[in-house]
Amino acid sequence: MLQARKTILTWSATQWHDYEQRGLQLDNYAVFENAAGSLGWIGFGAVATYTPTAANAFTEVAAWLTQLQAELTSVVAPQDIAILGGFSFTAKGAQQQDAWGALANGYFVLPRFLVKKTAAQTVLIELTQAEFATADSLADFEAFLPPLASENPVARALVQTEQATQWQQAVTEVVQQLQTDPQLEKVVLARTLQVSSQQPFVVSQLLTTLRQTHAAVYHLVLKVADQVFISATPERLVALKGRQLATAAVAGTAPRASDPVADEALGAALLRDAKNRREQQIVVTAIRQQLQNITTTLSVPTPPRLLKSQQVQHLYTPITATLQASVDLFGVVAALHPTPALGGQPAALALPLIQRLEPQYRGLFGAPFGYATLAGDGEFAVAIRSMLVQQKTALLFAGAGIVAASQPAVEVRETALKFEPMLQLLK
Ligand SMILES: C=C(O[C@@H]1C=C(C(=O)O)C=C[C@H]1O)C(=O)O
Repeated sequence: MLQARKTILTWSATQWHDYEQRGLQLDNYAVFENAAGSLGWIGFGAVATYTPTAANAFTEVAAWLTQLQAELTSVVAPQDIAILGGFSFTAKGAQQQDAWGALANGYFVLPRFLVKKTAAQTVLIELTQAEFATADSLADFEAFLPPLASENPVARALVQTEQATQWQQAVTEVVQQLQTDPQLEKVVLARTLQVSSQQPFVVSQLLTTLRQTHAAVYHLVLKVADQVFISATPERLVALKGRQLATAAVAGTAPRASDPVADEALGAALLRDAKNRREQQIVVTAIRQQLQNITTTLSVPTPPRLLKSQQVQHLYTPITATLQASVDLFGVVAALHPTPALGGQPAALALPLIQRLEPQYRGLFGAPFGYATLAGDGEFAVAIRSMLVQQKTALLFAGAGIVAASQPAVEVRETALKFEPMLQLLK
């Protein structure tokens, strides 16, 4: 039996900050805020959690959601109850190091207290498999949260460790393969940057900076015990409302400039650049092919436009479709992930190369991260511009699409730029 009840919230910014800080002391805390800023889900604690096995993850989580639907006995609308979490990018390669602990295969949570923020209102949904403790959800929430801890901002001495030279070597190897194997069109290769501090990172402060400095991108957070995954991705994998599906092909990268004229020139050059256009076209084609099998209408506008976030701009094609009645949200995720924006083309050749050439297992990096409601709607973003924080260490991930015409040194600079959103939070 699963019970739920709903209360409208009117919290001040200070109250929000305090509740988040207290929530982050729980073993489970999760955030999904969409790029438009029009929808937020925040999960405190857990009524239930689900850890997929790598091979069958999408159908397993879909089945778990169906089971939760069956258990629910409540007057709260199923649209107001959601699971939050992320899948893993792939299974771990045999030689890869794995920093992900309990998150390694992905992780989903049905929160004990769930906040849903929309433009219209903010509500607190209390969920329990037992009886409600008191007649008042807010009283239950107060009693559930640990007390406010003192938060001391500290001057940080950070040590950064990266293997840029080894990675450039791996890119060179991939370029050679792309030039000799006519089957292989694109491989997205990622690298890591480890940042160590003398004191533990204060996660509530990282999240405050995330929201202050990164507008127009998703804010994704998943805390499990002492591990926290954080992403400021601009990239949508899928949003589903009823049968209406939206996805996007995002690939090809140029820097931003602070001067608007210079910034526009960089964007215009990106739109004209043959190598980047090819990188992005591969993604458009693959998404179109995958969606053709599971949709009844499909709209793919041409040519691409620009998607700008704080440090970089990308080529971007928003794609909409009507989903077939027999397919659910997780069926779409399974069909699309990994797109050649994060894997490569064909995936069957690119993914083994990624597992062999990247020393660190990607875990949640580049994987689908989002929410799914008990009504079947939901959204998954592609969890790039992301890091795994654990105590005094943060592991940042950044990748770049490699095609036959790629220059390894340029890809090193591009990935350095893609570390910046998370690096900003840590400094
Ligand atoms: C892999 C990343 O980004 C992806 C790769 C891009 C590219 O190769 O140009 C652009 C956007 C993303 O789809 C990343 O940010 O780590």
